[in-house]
Amino acid sequence: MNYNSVQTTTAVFLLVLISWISWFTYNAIYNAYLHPLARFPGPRTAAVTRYWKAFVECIQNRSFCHVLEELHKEHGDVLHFAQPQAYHDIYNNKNRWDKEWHLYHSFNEDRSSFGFITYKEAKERKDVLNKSFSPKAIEQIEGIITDKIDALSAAFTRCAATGAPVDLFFAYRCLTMDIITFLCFGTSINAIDEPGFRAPITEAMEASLPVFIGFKHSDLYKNMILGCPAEISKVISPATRGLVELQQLLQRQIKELTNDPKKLEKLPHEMTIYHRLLDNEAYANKTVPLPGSLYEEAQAMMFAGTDTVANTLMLGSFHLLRQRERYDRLKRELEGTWSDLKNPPDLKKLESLKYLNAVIKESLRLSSGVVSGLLRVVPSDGATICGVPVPGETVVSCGSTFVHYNANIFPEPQAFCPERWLEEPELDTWLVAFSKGPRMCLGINLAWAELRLGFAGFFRRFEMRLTDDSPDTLTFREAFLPWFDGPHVRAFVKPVE
Ligand code: HEM
Repeated sequence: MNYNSVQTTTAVFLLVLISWISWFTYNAIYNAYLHPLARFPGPRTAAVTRYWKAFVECIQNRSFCHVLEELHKEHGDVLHFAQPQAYHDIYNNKNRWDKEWHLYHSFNEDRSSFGFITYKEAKERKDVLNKSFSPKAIEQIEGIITDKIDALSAAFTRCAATGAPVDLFFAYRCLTMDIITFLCFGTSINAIDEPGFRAPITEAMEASLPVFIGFKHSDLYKNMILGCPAEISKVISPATRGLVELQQLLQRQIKELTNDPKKLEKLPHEMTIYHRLLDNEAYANKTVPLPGSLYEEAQAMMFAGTDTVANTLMLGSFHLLRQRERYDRLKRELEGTWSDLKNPPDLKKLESLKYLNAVIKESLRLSSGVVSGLLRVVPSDGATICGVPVPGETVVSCGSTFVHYNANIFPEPQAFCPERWLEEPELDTWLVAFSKGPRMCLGINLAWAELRLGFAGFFRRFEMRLTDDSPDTLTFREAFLPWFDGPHVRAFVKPVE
């Protein structure tokens, strides 16, 4: 390189640097003082750059929903909204607000019912899938759920015979994984049969939860991990090996089915998501989505339908086992309906059990489903949330924990108290674990069926006692879903005579 070209390169570099600094400074001043949102209270750094959130989550390693609690105390209730009414103002059937791109793009499921940003795209996909998740459809697959619950009960009985405690955290994850994979994909993973319920796939999902926190803030990081070939990924990240293997299996399955749709007939039942997704007639434009989109849908189902239900079962069991009176009350109600152990009641019957349903609601409240704020973009003509006018294009949310742990609605919010749902039926309005509005959970009927059959099955068939090394409280780190990274809930189980 001669002297002149070095000079030119240095000049270009300096010019780019100065332009970038000027651009950054202009934006920082504009965002902090001149932007329509500048009048809203909050940390100035948060107004200047969205990397402030990345700093809090990735460098300080803090749970954002817990940081928000502190910020609300200092700055008041907006722009993440802490007042429960905001939940209904944001997530309701009239609003067709987009999901926020950075958050939802981080899951790598952009072309799925969960990942579509716009209401229109999501509605088209959900219209196709709704038929598989309607109350009638769930009634038809009750047998699939009970088979898996029976399999886990058999595994509990085997543990009891050896005197080994059951790791309820892993056991329930294996159950929900087996249900979702068999139901949605017609694939038997048999996670339940893995020794100690340490199925590679559920352990891998656990390991991958915190990784998504980083993905949200850096596309580059996400593409580096997810973009590399599966075989290399398995070597450089052994913890997520099971997940990559399941992804490969689903990809192979989708390829086979799209190449030869007749193979659908070979699946063990007709309720897989592919039966709907590969049916031209199910679409307004009579066109089946691309294989990549089918794969993303499958992955969304797997993540949406496993930890959520398992956390609810785990959290409910944890509290019931620590509160003997409530444990006994549930048992008494179950024995009243289910006297002969060999003759279990069906879902319809379980729907009428008041205490069982109250236990489930309380478990949903405390586990809260998704604990991150479900970010939405206010449409261009603006909106009013909790009486506050909010300009168009603003990103807003109200996390479910701000509703579920609100002491005015749920006195002593940290206490597990199923009775509150029996005493005040109007509390149902404030159960938002499945969210509300057009982007609410697609799997709500399936989840309720798993929870009713699961709580009833395990608490009727077994006497359970927590091990001494089980935690005293359950704390989580926000990773979209709650990430329970402390000691696991474990219990000794004994089959009822
Ligand atoms: C206790 C169990 C469950 C809870 C608490 C729960 C909670 C939620 C929540 C809060 C959302 C909204 C997410 C958002 O707005 O970004 C959601 C969406 C979704 N859930 Fe669930 N879920 C559960 C079980 C399931 C199951 C079993 C499935 C079945 C596969 C499922 C499938 C989905 C799908 C596909 C969406 C995306 C809907 C959309 O964006 O329009 N969920 N769920």
